[in-house]
Amino acid sequence: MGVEVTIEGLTKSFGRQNIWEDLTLTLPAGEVSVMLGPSGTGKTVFLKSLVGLLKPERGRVLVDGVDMVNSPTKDIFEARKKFGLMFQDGALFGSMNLFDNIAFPLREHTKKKESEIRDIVMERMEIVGLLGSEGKLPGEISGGMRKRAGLARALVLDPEIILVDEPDSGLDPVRTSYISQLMIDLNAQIDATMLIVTHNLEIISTVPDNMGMLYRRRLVTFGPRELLLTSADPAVAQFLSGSRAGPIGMAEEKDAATIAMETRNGLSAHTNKPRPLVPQLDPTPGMPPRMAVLRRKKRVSGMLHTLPPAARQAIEATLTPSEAGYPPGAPTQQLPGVPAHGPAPAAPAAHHGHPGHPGQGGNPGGQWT
Ligand SMILES: Nc1ncnc2c1ncn2[C@@H]1O[C@H](COP(=O)(O)OP(=O)(O)OP(=O)(O)O)[C@@H](O)[C@H]1O
Repeated sequence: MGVEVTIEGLTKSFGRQNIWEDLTLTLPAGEVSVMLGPSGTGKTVFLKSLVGLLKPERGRVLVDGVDMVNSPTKDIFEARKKFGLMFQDGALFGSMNLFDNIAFPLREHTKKKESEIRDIVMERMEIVGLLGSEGKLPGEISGGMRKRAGLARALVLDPEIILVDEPDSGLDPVRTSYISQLMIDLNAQIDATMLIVTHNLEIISTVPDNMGMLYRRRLVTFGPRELLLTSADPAVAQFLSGSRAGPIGMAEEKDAATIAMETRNGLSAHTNKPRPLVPQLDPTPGMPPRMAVLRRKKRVSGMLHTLPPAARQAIEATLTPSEAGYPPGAPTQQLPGVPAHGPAPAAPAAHHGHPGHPGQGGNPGGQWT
């Protein structure tokens, strides 16, 4: 099973440009998480920081006891072997055929015999549906095939954590559906911890167990998928409805005068309604069941009372009363400073990073939205 990844107080700048600060969240072991955010909010920088390819100035990323930010280089290098990375374009070597591209990490990092390498490569190519294309060059195949080849290469070292950067970029809606299904099937087969960066609304609504969003150099929130999918936060609601109305502008956040003018012209963020929740994808028939689903049910049922009513109801609808641990509709726990029918409470600071706790965003306002 995959390992959990605990991120504490992570802050990254390039020179005077602060990309994000104080990111605190935990990727639950073996579950699929998605990180959203408008273009340029530093999602790729975040992925690279998790694996130690970029060095944040502050904070920690803990993977099996190794801090991927502050540990000695040799420890980071060793821990990096737990990760499989799939970058946007597959990052394949143009002069190597797919077999050699996918075999590359095995030849580079292990002493396996060629016969063993062949078995592993062919098995991973089968998982991503590329059997028969071993001899093709990256330039001879479609963008979707290149992505799947990049994914196969990310899988050859049996990663416990898989980071995937925009698996849908450049793909048509049909191929995106296949990629969505592939992510779920992959999780069912290898039970790895997965983090996907995407803007794609289909992937967002059908794939992840958990979701977070980066915006204005902060983590708006991170928690069960239902928390974001039902969120009334203006930036989250705008992003998930793909609307022009709201605080997110073309190149940057809008100022108050622009929002007021848009509202006068009928472009109001109040029209951004949460999209109807659709069921999460199941593994393809014949695949093993996804153990993450069972683990997550247990985890989220323990945090239901801390969630806003809409998120809680959406989760309850997927649980039996005994799984929920109390009758549906029981009152949300009221904590100091939180209105009875308002947003559910933020995480106590002491719980930073606990996988069973929803309070893993920067959530500077101190409330779930
Ligand atoms: N090595 C680097 N040196 C300097 N600035 C960088 C570097 N890498 C990224 N940046 C800057 O960090 C910011 C965030 O980039 P990043 O690619 O992480 O955004 P993103 O959220 O993944 O965007 P998109 O959704 O468009 O892919 C950008 O302004 C980018 O120019």
